[in-house]
Amino acid sequence: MRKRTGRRARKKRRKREKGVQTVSLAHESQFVDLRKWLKERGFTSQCLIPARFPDTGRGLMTTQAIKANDLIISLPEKCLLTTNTVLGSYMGEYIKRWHPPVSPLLALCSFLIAERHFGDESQWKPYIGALPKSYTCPVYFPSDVTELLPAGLRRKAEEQREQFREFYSSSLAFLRSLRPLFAQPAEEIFTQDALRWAWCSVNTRTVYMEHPRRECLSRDTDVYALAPYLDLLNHSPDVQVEAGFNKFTQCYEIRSIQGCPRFQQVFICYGPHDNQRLLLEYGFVAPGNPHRVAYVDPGVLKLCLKRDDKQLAQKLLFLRDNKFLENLTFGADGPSWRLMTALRLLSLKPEQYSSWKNVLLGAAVSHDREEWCIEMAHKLCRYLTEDTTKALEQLSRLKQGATQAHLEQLGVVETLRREEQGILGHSQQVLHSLRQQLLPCRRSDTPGEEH
Ligand SMILES: C[S@@+](CC[C@H](N)C(=O)[O-])C[C@H]1O[C@@H](n2cnc3c(N)ncnc32)[C@H](O)[C@@H]1O
Repeated sequence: MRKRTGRRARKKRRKREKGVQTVSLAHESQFVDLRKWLKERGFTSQCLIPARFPDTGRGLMTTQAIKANDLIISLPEKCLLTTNTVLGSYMGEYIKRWHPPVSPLLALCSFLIAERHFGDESQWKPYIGALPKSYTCPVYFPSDVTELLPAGLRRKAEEQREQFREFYSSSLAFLRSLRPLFAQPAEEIFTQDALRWAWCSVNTRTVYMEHPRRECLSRDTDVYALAPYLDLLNHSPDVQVEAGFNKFTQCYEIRSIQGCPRFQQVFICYGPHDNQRLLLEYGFVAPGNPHRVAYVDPGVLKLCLKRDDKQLAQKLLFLRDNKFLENLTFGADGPSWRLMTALRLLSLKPEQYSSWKNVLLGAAVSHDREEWCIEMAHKLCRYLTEDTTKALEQLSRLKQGATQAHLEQLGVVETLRREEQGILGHSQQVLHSLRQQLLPCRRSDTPGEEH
């Protein structure tokens, strides 16, 4: 095809490209204020600037090349917001007096909400002002978005909502005890929405930092630190960093293992998480994630199995007791070893049943059982593909007339479903070639046999 080179075409192309460019946010007042505030607390960063990236949204870009083993960022303790900060503040006395003791999580959430409420009067205003106003974690999803999630994740999302509801109702009495600190009724400040925002701020942005146990706080582990500016670093599964609080420098430090070229986004790694976990815990999905998988939920497995196997219930029980009903997946290489092993056990005929232990250890059964497993994996893959297609169709219907917040939530679910569609498509091809490899043997030595 001939390339269009006219003035209008060039202008159009530039406009199109502009939409997908990295934009520096360093001049925006929220970041100017944040950097000034951090400087007063001993932190300066010459080379990391906030920017909006076309693929990941807000993050940090380096203006100088970072070499392997260089420090990416070193944030003085004074800049960190931890339970020490809260206990040393106007809220400390209320926490120390309260019984049963408040959890470290609730202490941090209450402080964030109070500081947000104080607005211009807050010492933490520049930090609070730079926090997201809302999140795309499932606890924010309305039911029509939750319903579009794959079965297992939908259940976990519902559990997360329940866990949050429980957190809110069990926190109400303490939150109301903070009434003397405000001119307004505490109920109007510590609303369910405010707690959800604070809960997601802590869950998606804190770095790991151990604190000694204190009598005035509950026994829940206290490993949180909110780290202004540093918490603008996005996740990439492909990078390696060393992170932790350095007792000698009294700074929270992140060191790059591989380095990062100039004018690129600097990433850290939140952990070797698959996309469902990233969505559940952080509200995003990483396209091309090497840990991406599509899960086979036990409910889907049961649905696809034939009911005429009299030992099915017993086999499912064995699988459950040996923890083989969890983490059954299709991944970048096709069906996982665990999935195929579970299917091998399910494929056993009554006379082969005594070998179930060896099967769970990885032993092959017989040629015709292997064929049965591949057919069953195919069936599961087709079922999940259809489920994904239906969800994507429903998703595009919901997108029409959706609000901005709704669109963002749908966008995250769409990325997850599209990634899983890719995995399942590839798995179908892998299964097809496995089936082809078995065919010549089948013709020569195994008569066709149904379960
Ligand atoms: C520690 S914050 C990182 C900074 C964040 N992007 C911001 O604007 O404040 C973690 C959140 O950033 C987003 N995030 C992190 N890595 C991402 C990525 N690779 N792609 C898209 N969003 C990402 C998610 O919303 C996640 O909950």
